[in-house]
Order: sequence, then structure tokens, then C-alpha cells
Amino acid sequence: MLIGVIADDFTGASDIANTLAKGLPGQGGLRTVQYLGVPKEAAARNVEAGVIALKSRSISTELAVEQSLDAMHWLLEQGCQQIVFKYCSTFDSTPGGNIGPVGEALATALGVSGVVACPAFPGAGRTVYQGHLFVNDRLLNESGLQNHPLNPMTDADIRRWLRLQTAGEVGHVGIDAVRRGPAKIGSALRQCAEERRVLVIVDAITDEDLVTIGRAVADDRLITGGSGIAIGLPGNFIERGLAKGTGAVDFSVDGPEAILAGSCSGATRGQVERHSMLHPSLPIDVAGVMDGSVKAADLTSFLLSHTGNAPLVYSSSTPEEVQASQARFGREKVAAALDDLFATTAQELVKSGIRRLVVAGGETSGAVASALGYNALTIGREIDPGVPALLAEGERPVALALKSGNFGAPDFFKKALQRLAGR
Ligand SMILES: Nc1ncnc2c1ncn2[C@@H]1O[C@H](COP(=O)(O)OP(=O)(O)OP(=O)(O)O)[C@@H](O)[C@H]1O
Ligand SMILES: O=C(O)[C@@H](O)C(=O)CO
Repeated sequence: MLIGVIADDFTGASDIANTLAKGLPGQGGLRTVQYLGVPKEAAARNVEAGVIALKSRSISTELAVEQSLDAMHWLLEQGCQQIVFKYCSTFDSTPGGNIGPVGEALATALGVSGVVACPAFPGAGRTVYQGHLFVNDRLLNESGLQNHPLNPMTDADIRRWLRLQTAGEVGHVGIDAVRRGPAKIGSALRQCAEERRVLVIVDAITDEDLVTIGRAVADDRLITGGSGIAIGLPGNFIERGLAKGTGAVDFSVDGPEAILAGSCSGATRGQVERHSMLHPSLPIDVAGVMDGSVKAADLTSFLLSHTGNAPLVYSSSTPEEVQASQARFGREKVAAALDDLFATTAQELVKSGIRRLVVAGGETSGAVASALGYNALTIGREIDPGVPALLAEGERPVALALKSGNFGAPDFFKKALQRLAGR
């Protein structure tokens, strides 16, 4: 294993696994596997990039640091030369959140400083300019992310947001330095290290900027960012003859299908609206879930009775509805109840023979993937930017798409089911 990634949620892990497996056009990517939590056993020998999916974005800082360090140790034991800490391209975290503390703890453990922190993912509209994060043409705090159910993002200046979480000062390398090339980026990062700035927000607006940053950090032990930061990394190893460039695995799994959407993000709500016009779809009554009158069995029987027609169940709601439920039942309680519901539903679905499963939302996907107990998922072809097809191998293979809330085209659900079946 050459590159080891510690991802703070499940869909984020799939996202960066997709980038590593895809690589750059004409160059190829790395043979990549996504692990659900820190594996107990050694990785298979042909794995070139290992991505450990944690569920550490919204847990206590202490636990997030502990789990991330465990993951780092396992990855180093597998031979990794480079560790990447993957967080959300919209920098999802609270002011007391985990990006800063985990980044600093990994840097201390690896004895490094002046470490890149860059959430840019231009393919999904996320760019960093003058230390500010944009989603398409909007500042982060005006992009809809200010209404996120778990971590409302209310400041687009991610230097300032990160500084709320870190022990030390945060550095910044602007786009001018990035455009002057790898050597300039390297010297700017070294300067930050000399000033004892452990984490350094680096501007990036295009994929080319990210490739340039990738070249600048070819020999760095630690890199942090969104999936975009990995665009240039496979090439460093392929060019040196250390990786073969074989990348994503082609597979197809046909059979009964289901879609579960727990994300309330704008893109998912659009996908739900579009899909439910033409396919059997069941909205989840959140109050019913909270009083115990809506159960997993209700969701399962709906989905199983409509297989063949791409059935969907969803809790996705508008920001106003989410706020009303949270005010009535408590933010954590309602999230836990829904995550549990989706997890149990997924277990029952797979037991009943579902072979293709599409899940929308990072927390929701985490709950589902943990409940299904898959240890390792092979990375297949990209469905939409940031979302690969995943394969849980075994006697009865199950193909999955774990979609970040804000990812995917409006017709994502249908497209994902087709891609999983190799169509
Ligand atoms: N109707 C609802 N009311 C309140 N909370 C909800 C509702 N539907 C879902 N939730 C909770 O909101 C959270 C949504 O987070 P999730 O990570 O799944 O989606 P997301 O944040 O859009 O995706 P990502 O993290 O990939 O960007 C989950 O914990 C889920 O249980
Ligand atoms: O980086 C992103 O936007 C996604 O991979 C993600 O982490 C959303 O949960």
C-alpha cells in the first residue's frame, strides 16, 4: 500500500477512493479499497491505496483523534508512504469540530508541520480563493450549507473557521503562489512550518491547481483536504514506477434494488423530487418514527414490493421541516432514530435478497454500511463526480453507491442503479 487515507465519513471515503482509483486521464489510478473502520487484519497485497472510512466527523474530538491515530498506525503498518486526512469539501465541522484537532494530532504523530489543508473539489463546484470556500458562485455560508442539520457552516473564511479548532495558528498559501508552481508551493509551506503553522489552507480553483499542489507534496508524509487534493497523487507513484496505474475495477451486479435517502441537502432533495415523479417512493413520517409507529418493517415491505421499479424511501425534508423536527424531538435524537431506521432497513433488505443498494447522505451511509458489516469494498467505476460504484464481494455480492448529500446529477438514483448493474 502506497497511499493511506483516513476519511471522516463513509461517503467522503468513497469520494476520495474514486479520485484515487480514477487518477488522471491517460495515466490511470491506483488499485483502491475502502475499509469500514480500522481493519483487524492486513490488507491484500495488491492494494495500492487504502481508504479507511471512519464516522468521526460529528463525534467527540477525543474519540475522533484516537480513531484517526489508530487508522494512521494501521496504514503505516501496511507500508503507506503518504497519509491523507480526508474531510468534507464543504469543510463540514462545528467551531469545536474535529478537522483541526485530528489534523494537528496526525501531524504531531508524523513529526511534520506546514501541512496542506485544501477542501477544494472543482468538479463539484467547491473552490478555495483567498482562504474562502465557495460552492459554485456562492460563499459557503450562503450556499445552503448554513442550514446543515448537524454542522451549519456560517463562515466561508475557512482559515478563521479552522483556527477556532486548532491549538496553533493556521497558515495560508494563496492562488498566486499555487500558480507559480510546485517549487513555490513547497517553499511557502516550508515558510509556514518555520512559523510553526501546522495546518495551511491552500487556495485551489481548478483541477490543474490541485495537480500542481499534488506535485508539490509528492514527498510529504501528510496531506489533508477534500477528495480533490488526491487528484495528482496517484501520478506521483505511477511515474516513479511504484504503482501500475490499473485503477478502478469493472464489475456488474444485477438483481433486486432499493434506494434509501437520509440526506436533506439540496442536491438530494432535487434527486428525490425527480425520482419520485416516476418511481414508487415513500416519504418517512419523522413524528411516526419518533413515537414508534413507523418501523423498518414498513419501509422494507414497501421497497420489496416494488423491486424492479427502482423504489425509494426518504426522510429528506426542507430546512424548515428539519428545524421543526429538531426543535420538537432534539437534533441528536431525531438523527439517531433515523440513522437506526435506515440501518435496520438495509439489514432486512439485504437479508431478503436486495443486491443493489443506493444510499444518499454521509451519516446515513455510515449507519447503513456499519449495519451491513462489510469490512472492505472494492472501488469500481465513477457514477457521477465523487461517487464510485462499490462492491461488497462474497458468495452473494452486493453492489452499493454511497452518495454524499450534495453530490450527483438530478437523475443520480436511476443512473446509479444502472451503473451497478453494468448498464
Ligand atoms: N427529516 C429529517 N429531520 C431531521 N433530521 C433528519 C431528517 N432526515 C435526515 N435527518 C438526519 O440528518 C442527517 C443528515 O446527514 P447525512 O450525512 O446523512 O446527509 P448529508 O449531511 O446531506 O450528507 P453528507 O454528510 O454526505 O454531506 C442524518 O443524521 C439524518 O438522520
Ligand atoms: O467532500 C465531500 O463533499 C464529500 O466527500 C463528503 O465528505 C460529504 O459528506
